[in-house]
Amino acid sequence: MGGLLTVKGPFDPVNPSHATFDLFVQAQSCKDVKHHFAELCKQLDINPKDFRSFYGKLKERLNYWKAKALWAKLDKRASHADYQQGKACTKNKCLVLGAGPCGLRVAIELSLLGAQVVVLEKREAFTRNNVLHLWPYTICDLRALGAKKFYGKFCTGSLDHISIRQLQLILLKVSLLLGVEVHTGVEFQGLIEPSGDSGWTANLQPRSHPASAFQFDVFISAGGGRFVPDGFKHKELRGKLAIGITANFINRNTAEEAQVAEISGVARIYNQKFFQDLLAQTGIDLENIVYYKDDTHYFVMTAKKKSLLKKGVIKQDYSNADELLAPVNVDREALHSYAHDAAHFSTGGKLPDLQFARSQSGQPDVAMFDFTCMHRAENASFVKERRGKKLLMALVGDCLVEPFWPLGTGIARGFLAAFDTAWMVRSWGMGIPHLKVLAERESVYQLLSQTTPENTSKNYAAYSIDPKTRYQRVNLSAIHSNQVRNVRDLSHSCPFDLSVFALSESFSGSEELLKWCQNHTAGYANVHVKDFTHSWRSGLALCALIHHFRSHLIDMSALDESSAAHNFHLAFSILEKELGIQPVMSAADLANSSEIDKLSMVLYLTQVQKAFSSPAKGERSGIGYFFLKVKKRKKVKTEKEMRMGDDDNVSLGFLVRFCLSRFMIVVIVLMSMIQPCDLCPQTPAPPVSPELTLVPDSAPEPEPNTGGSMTNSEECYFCGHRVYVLERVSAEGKFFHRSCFSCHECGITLRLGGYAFDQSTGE
Ligand SMILES: NC(=O)C1=CN([C@@H]2O[C@H](COP(=O)(O)OP(=O)(O)OC[C@H]3O[C@@H](n4cnc5c(N)ncnc54)[C@H](OP(=O)(O)O)[C@@H]3O)[C@@H](O)[C@H]2O)C=CC1
Repeated sequence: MGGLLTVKGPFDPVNPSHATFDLFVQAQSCKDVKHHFAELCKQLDINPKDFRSFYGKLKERLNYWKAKALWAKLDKRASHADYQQGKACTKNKCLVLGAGPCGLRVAIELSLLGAQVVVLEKREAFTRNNVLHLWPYTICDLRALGAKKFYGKFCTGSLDHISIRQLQLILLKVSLLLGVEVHTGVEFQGLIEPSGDSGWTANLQPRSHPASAFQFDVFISAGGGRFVPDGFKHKELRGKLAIGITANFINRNTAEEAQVAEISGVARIYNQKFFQDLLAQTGIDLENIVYYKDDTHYFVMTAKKKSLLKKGVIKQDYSNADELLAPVNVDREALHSYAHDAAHFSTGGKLPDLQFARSQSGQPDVAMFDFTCMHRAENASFVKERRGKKLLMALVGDCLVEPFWPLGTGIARGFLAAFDTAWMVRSWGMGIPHLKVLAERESVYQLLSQTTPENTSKNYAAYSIDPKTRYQRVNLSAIHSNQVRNVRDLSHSCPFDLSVFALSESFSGSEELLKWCQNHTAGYANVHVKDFTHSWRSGLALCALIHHFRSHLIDMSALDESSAAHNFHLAFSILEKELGIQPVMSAADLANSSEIDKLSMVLYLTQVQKAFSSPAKGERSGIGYFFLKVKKRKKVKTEKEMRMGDDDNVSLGFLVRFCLSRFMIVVIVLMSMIQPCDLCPQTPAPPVSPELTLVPDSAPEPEPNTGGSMTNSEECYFCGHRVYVLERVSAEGKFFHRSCFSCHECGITLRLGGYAFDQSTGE
């Protein structure tokens, strides 16, 4: 218990661990934080790797009033019911990539849930001077973690910003105190799949790093905007050319400097005169500028290309932003002058001696970057499974949604995503089936890009990892389990999963289908078919198609563009009744989903096209029929139609492969051995029924007496809800949702070949 008592002065006995704690709290570099932390652990004789009891022992052994004030804060946070007294995730091991603010923030939450958490950071030092704007809730959140104890100046008065470096230091200290293992100077280079007895591990640089041996079941990437792990795809949102410049000047903290007013965001449209004067006096032409005072004087501005060219900052004009801003095309000296003069002008020349702060590389801390394109991940979560070992993956921070700096969304949305991710890991730790976990995470993710300080809850004190405490209107089941099949990769355990196919295949050759839709919907009011997603949102386009071919079945004048659910319902019912085409998803889901799934839509419209192009009404349709037709057509396909790789196109080639792959399921499944559920070893599967047969849903529909009539196929054998074509799997003549086909004992989703059927109970 405790260290030796030393005497500093006659009335000032100091426990060395108290002094070390003070040094730890005040440390201003990553290296010092780690050094004093290690020292503290040594003095108190606590092993920091003993993450489960580390914080408890620390509290017990460091009987110091300053520390106690911090414990009170951390205890308050830890006592929240969401964490279940730190037992919600005791079985989970989490690897977090990146010790930026978002990586560290999520690591803190995971440790409060009781998980073992390891953070990897390739940088050795925290050197980023840039200053981040904080939304009110983030200030509240950081205060509750003791930010002010670590950084006295934290958001004093009306200040609502902090440098990245200071923020990282605060979060690093909290992380360490809670038992998170943080390794700096180590680069994550990829995941290593389980083999033998080993679970998921990471390929690190340096290779011999001890964290290489860490086996985990949760992997969180918080590696910043440029890092996108396998399994995730980014969408690009392209705006008009926007060139940002950041500049940091030394803050000597003089009284004179303190007097200079910050600029929390001046946009051209709000202060025309300021920008006109700036242009007239300096030749600098900006769209907006922000100035924050923190460890440095930090300026960030959007500059117009023309003025950068005129001032010689950009040497040569290119239409491609990468070429335009390539280092060889930028005159650094001219850039420094440009940033300096803009800072000087916008502060009325009141900052006396503007000298650049130094960046990590020792250069003046000035950067010019292009934010014409913003990236956003298509999905926030992903599940991989290899050799029966599942890995939950998630993105947080800039690698999930790139922020738009003028709005200060970086930390605000970064932390929201960190909390949402922790909530997902909590569900994972509590054994909720993975499709449900993914569906809930993706439901919440839909809201992230729309969040503002105004539309999120104002009850900041009540914020927790539970999304309902933060988002005003959140529907945790906005996305259904069957819509997230494409965010998992169970290829080794479930080689026939449609999702794997959908994920790995780009489809091509759908121009023909699109043209067909356009031709037959042209001229209908409020119908403009341009793609397979947005154009179908209102349901009117589908109704128009029906009307074109069977005008007696639908009254277009009675339809309202805003009643999407009604329009889809009507169209689906007619197409099903008249042409036997089963809907791929429910009308309500389609109307409410923020994004229509292209693959489902193409599959559906292809059937519609076939049916309407058929000579006789009522001719067999559906996938089985379609399979035959496609096979015939395949012979006359041109090379162009077979082309792969154009993401905007879906081809018959794809559909042929799709059908063939589903057909192969029958063959391979019949050949495969019946295996027990991997994750349920304590309950060996009873002998398999010799009558076992698996019916592929892509094969021709079974005859009425074989147990799989059209009517039966519409209801899931297990849950009783409707099964749509794309989610349908069948065995023993029963149709069911893939996700409902779960182990009786442990609830894990079963392989098609990994079950036993009890004829007597029907289970
Ligand atoms: N210039 C600016 O103003 C910047 C601002 N931000 C802001 O910071 C906030 C938080 O961002 P956050 O999402 O946490 O991301 P950050 O960029 O702050 O942190 C990610 C960290 O992960 C490191 N990293 C990347 N790849 C690997 C790897 N393979 N192995 C180990 N470490 C790796 C990065 O190093 P490295 O950076 O060397 O790749 C970086 O230190 C946001 O608000 C964002 O807008 C973030 C970056 C720059």
